[in-house]
Amino acid sequence: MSHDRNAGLPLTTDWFDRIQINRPAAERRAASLLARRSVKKEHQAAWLVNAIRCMDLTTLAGDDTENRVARLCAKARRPIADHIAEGLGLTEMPKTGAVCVYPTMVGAAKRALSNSGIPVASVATGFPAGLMPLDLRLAEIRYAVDQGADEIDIVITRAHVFDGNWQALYDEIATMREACGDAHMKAILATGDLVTLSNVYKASMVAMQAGADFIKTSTGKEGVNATIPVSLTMVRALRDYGDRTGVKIGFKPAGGMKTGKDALSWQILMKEELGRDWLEPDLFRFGASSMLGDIERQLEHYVTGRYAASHRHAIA
Ligand SMILES: O=C[C@H](O)COP(=O)(O)O
Repeated sequence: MSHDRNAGLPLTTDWFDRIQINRPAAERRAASLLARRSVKKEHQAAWLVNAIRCMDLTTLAGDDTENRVARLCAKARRPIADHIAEGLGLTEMPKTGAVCVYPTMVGAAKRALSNSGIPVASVATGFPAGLMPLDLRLAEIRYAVDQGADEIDIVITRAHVFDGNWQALYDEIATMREACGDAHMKAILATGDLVTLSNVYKASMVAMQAGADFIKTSTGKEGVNATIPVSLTMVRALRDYGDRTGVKIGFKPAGGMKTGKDALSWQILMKEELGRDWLEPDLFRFGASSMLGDIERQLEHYVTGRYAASHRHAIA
């Protein structure tokens, strides 16, 4: 990631404690945003390629192995078949934004991605629930960084949000940020657990004040993962933080996004709400384990006029 880190600032609750977000209004705004702004057909392929550049290609499963991670990394280096890249007239093969894995897989990912320029992101802090003693969560961050992780995706203690204990949430995230050292930190809010959009806004603001470089919706393991209304709420918090501080924070929707259509919807949201800077991998990432397959399918269709059998795009 090229832009400056977020240094954070002291906890400032009056930036958010009177905020009320109305869910029906957020849902209406989300729907109208997507209805009005369809992407022109001739531009769709370029937007889909851009989604690949902004993707944290992810595997976070109990049956992950070093072999699976190595295969995923090969896909990150060469996300689409040569004939598709050629058919699109690309002068070079696009790469994914990062590969995202569990801490014990960071070493394997680093080896498989050597000399590729693709960063390795590791989840940490007792992902996905985060219900471990703080010293163990911090030790997990240090382990992942020591293994070579370039980016750390932390999870927050949801109970601090339910209790409105913003100081505890701030302290936890600020300590995690310190443990990350030079690794960029993404703060996963697990929005599907947070009940209200007002909580989502407040937790977003606390995470940014505590020094998160990115705010991220979900682990992929909650009952509800990335949605457009939740993303809109987080992106508004991010914009408000930028207006007050001049600092640009990244956004990562994650979990449950599977299609090229999802890839377009979220990019429309970013462009309309924040502008083109948030269509670059230093400020925008998709967290997705299975979206690349459909994107490759759509691009193949764009190039050849037909869909390949789905087994040809089996990985990711
Ligand atoms: O951060 C990434 C998510 O865990 C991926 O979720 P997904 O498997 O639903 O795409």
